[in-house]
Amino acid sequence: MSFDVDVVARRGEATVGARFVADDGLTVLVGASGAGKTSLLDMIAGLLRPVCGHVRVGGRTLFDADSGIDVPPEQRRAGYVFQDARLFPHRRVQANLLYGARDAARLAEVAATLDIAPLLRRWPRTLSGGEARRVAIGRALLSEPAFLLLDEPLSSLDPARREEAMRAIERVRDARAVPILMVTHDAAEAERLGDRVITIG
Ligand SMILES: Nc1ncnc2c1ncn2[C@@H]1O[C@H](COP(=O)(O)OP(=O)(O)OP(=O)(O)O)[C@@H](O)[C@H]1O
Repeated sequence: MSFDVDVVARRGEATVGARFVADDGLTVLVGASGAGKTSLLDMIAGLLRPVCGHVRVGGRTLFDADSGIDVPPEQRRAGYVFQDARLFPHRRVQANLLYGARDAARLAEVAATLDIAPLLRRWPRTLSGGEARRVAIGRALLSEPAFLLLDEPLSSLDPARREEAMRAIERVRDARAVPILMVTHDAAEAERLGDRVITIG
């Protein structure tokens, strides 16, 4: 089982949470705006502490309220791609990709998979939204994560960029190297990319 999650957290006035198990491949998470999708990714990454429950990924317990386990975020090895790409503006694309990389020798391979090889010398501010997202996914992959969390990686892209980004995610998915949890609002995207769809809220 790749993801085994059963969590609840409080966010201001709201209580958010989810319970699901998911196998390898790409699991899509859908739910209304405010349902708690980002909060759920934050709990899996270790950025938001659940009030109860557990988080297990690939058989490893990352959080368990009953036994007091709470692995710190940097030891969870999540490749988290946030809604905004959050590249370092003062580093070129290549330096962004290599930030936190565990195996720099994989740079060319990852850049080819995501079709970003021509962008390596560019500054983040010169990238389109789709290019920046692909670089953010590449940076996450080069950190050799145990799992990938993608928060709406395709939102607000025009159709051409969306198609490019979708193909890049398909290639990562089909390589089967890491389980992926991806949030989307788009039913067609969920259908095309997801091995399964989980609805929360
Ligand atoms: N820092 C915060 N303080 C208080 N409430 C918060 C905070 N962050 C989120 N919330 C609330 O928690 C709930 C879940 O938010 P979250 O961002 O996880 O939802 P979401 O499903 O990802 O939404 P969207 O699809 O709009 O991105 C919402 O009701 C939101 O208003």
